[in-house]
Amino acid sequence: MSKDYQIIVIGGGSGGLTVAAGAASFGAKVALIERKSSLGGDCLHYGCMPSKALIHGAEEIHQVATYESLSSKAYDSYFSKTMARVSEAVKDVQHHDSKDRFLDMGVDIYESEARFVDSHRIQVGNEIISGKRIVIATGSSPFIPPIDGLDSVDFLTNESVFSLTERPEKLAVIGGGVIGIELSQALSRLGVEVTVLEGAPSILASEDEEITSIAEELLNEELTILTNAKVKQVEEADGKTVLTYEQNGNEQRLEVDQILVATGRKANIDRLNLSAAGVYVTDGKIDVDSTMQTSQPHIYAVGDCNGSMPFTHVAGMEGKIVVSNAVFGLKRKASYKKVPWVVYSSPEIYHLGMTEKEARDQYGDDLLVFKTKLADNDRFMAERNTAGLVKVMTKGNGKIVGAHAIGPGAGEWMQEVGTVQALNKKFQAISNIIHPYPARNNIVSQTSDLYWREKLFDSKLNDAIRWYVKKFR
Ligand SMILES: NC(=O)c1ccc[n+]([C@@H]2O[C@H](COP(=O)([O-])OP(=O)(O)OC[C@H]3O[C@@H](n4cnc5c(N)ncnc54)[C@H](O)[C@@H]3O)[C@@H](O)[C@H]2O)c1
Repeated sequence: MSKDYQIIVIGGGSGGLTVAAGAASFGAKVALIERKSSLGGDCLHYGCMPSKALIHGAEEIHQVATYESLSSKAYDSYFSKTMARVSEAVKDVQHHDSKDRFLDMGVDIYESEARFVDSHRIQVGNEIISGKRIVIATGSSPFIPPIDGLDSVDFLTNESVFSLTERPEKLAVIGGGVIGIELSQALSRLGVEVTVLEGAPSILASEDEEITSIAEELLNEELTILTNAKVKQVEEADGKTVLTYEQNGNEQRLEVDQILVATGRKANIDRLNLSAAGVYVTDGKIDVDSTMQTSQPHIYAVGDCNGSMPFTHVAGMEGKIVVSNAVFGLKRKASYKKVPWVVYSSPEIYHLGMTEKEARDQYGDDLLVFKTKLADNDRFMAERNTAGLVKVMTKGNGKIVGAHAIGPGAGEWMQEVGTVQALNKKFQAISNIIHPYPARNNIVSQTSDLYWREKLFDSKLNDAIRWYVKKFR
């Protein structure tokens, strides 16, 4: 006899936990299946949390190193202390996602690999459980590219890098995307000599080009970044790892102590037996519509396994939508237009909506672009942090279509633009909000003032104001 549930959630990461907690809070009978011994998924164990702990620790060492040069012995010690702090941070945050918390909510937890028997029944260990609705939230793992020899050397990924206890002297990072760049900079600040090999013409390919070029210039001061560098082969020789890569038609070699592979993600769906459930997959990701329904109306998929946007905050947003749809039978839809993200490099990069290129292609002459350099803002001048830029793009009427920034803490203060957009307000509204001086978000208000200036310069409003001033002078 199979045990029956109203909702079965497969995967105890950010998306799955949002669904399990939400559904249980409304009194649904919920089963949560997780193959690992602890909940929390990639974000807690190998992603957002350890990387932020590492980045913060590395930033502190970097500050010290700007005042006095550090010996390699000092770096060894800072490296192992920072790594110990990273694992303490993960343990602390883990309390939020503890099994006890979910058991207290009334959720049944199965510590096992899930495998569909048919569209309602799932094998977990020796048991079969059945669900009226099923939510797949199995996340993603590092995609390992088919590079000759890579499978015969020991390499790191985001799943193993946080377990390092000793400082490698030289590290090659394959991939200059978000993971590659965040980790490269942090490790370099902890005394590792890092070379990033990126196959594309630039790093951080999803970012606005102007922002990327500022980032590349700044990061080049701390790392060696090789673009158009395609890694062809990896081998071990005399205890070292040797990479052969091709750059601009030339074959080159690089000898390092270790390699970190950060070349994208692949959805964790191989072992689910999705075909038995009649769930369709395209390009290795589960097909969903905007209500998160798969090809089977009672089966939903949230988070990285559906290939929408690989962010914890997106998995959370999709999870909440699934609670409404699976528990209450609603048809709420996900929208990705207003999803911001941040690259936690130093300085941080904020991204909302279209890049300038995308916006120009879509809106042509109706596009307005407002920019303020950090060098033109008092606070950043005072802090001697003037390398950076804020860029906000609107349609002629002020409707925000994209916002990008690079600067210290940009991930926090730029979200003001995201909030205004989410509230369906126009960019010029920010000018009317009083900002405490000299908070860093004054630069957002300063950029919003440009909208009014632009309108004054080229509109009848300007003539009207001149007429008024003349009359009452
Ligand atoms: N701060 C954040 O929000 C955050 C942090 C980490 C990860 N993530 C998400 O996780 C996902 C995965 O990140 P990622 O950095 O692994 O992937 P990515 O797709 O962002 O970057 C991978 C990079 O590797 C390059 N590459 C692939 N094969 C190569 C090869 N053989 N040689 C050289 N370069 C090669 C690609 O050109 C690409 O630039 C991203 O989509 C990202 O959005 C987000």
